[in-house]
Amino acid sequence: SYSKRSNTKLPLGGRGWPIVGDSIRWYNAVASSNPTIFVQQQVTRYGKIFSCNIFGRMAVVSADPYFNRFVMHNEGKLFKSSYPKSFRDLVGTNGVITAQGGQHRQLHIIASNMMRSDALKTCFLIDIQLVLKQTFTGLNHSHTILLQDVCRKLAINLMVNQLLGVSSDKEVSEMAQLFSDFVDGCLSVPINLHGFAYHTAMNARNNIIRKISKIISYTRHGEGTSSYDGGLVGRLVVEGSLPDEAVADFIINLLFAGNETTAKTMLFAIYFLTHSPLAYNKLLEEHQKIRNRRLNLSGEVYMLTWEDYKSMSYTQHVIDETLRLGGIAIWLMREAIEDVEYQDYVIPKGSFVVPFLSAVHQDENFHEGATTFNPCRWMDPKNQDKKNWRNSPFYSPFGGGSRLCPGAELARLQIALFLHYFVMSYRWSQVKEDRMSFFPSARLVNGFPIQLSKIT
Ligand code: HEM
Repeated sequence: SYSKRSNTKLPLGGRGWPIVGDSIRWYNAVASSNPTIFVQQQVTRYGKIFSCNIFGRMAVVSADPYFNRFVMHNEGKLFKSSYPKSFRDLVGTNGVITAQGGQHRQLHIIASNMMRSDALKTCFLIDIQLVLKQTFTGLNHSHTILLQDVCRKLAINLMVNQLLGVSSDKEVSEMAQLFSDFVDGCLSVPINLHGFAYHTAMNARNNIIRKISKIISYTRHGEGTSSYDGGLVGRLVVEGSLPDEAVADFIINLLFAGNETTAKTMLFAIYFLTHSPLAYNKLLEEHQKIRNRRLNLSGEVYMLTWEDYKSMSYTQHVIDETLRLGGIAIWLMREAIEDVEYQDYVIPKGSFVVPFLSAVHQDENFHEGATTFNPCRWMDPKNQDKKNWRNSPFYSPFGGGSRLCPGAELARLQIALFLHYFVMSYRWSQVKEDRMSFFPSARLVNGFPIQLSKIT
């Protein structure tokens, strides 16, 4: 092993195989349906905080809720977020994800303000529904569809609409293609040569920046046209919270952080519901009630209100349970800024530190019947403290501390509205077996082929 606790106090761990270390075992675990397996094995052997060797780096991985919280809450002091250079080049160095220190704090506050709940009520609630309705209208329900692709397209359309305020069809599909190329590149091998996804993504990045500059200049010169209302970019410019040259990176960061996460949570929610008729029926019942009430008040073509959203309590449990079990951000990536002492460990400066959130979410000691999809657990009085995803050490799908996801409330709103319109519009049946994988990002390996039938 790496160390004996009495000598260096490094968390215990194995070196893995020569040269590649534990990278292959790590890869096999994240590519499997159960990425926590590798972690659980190491935990049994070495304890909840253990060391290993991944990607050629000394890593400290943690399935310990308190250590995870310690790492998240000491962001910028003892730890900093750590991404490969290729990724930083792609998402930009002036965005909230890669920024550090004072610059990070400023960007994080702007992002949080942009997505506060009063903004959700006034700016996002109706727009999200318009995009949902439009995307569903285009669905072909005579053939099998891949729900994974639908959710992805939906999430991209939502982003184009909300970040850029673009509304003309041509413009939306052009931007959607650029966004899609960009997101693919973020999850690919970083080879910047023609024909590789990373290269295509770099080009997409440059084109997105050009578009954003155009929107900035429209907004600046008061040339709002029918095809732009400026979206978040417009609001940033009007409020003057950021210099123009920082707006593009800011937006591209939101795009990366918010796209796959939301799309995959929507997809996984439907996946889990498909396999859990009990939960599906309860969810359906909640949405039927809301819809009936809305129909009585507003007639056939209705829009859900903030009160409707606030009444979706079971839906919120479904979202929490989906995030617990299908955790999209399964781990965080940090680096120790200095030698860090924690209990009787010392984590050497420069170590890669990985709070493995989903290992905690799937730990039987904290979540009874941890492998079962059971939204009702969130109603249990003894789980009330865990429901607090901003602070609970046992349930933190949106991270915590100064990098707590600023888009969490927006994501929850989007997912809840998606579930409403999906379950109220369609019945579906799964056409082919499928399973989760978490590499290169969370997904269902067969794309979740389903047959839809419209509810009339
Ligand atoms: C279900 C959907 C989502 C999940 C599970 C999720 C999860 C997370 C997590 C775990 C972090 C912390 C990363 C870290 O500490 O290293 C994070 C950060 C972030 N998220 Fe989300 N997110 C979601 C949706 C969104 C959406 C819709 C947006 C915006 C449109 C967004 C924007 C961000 C940004 C900008 C950060 C970086 C914050 C910072 O570093 O200060 N996220 N998200």
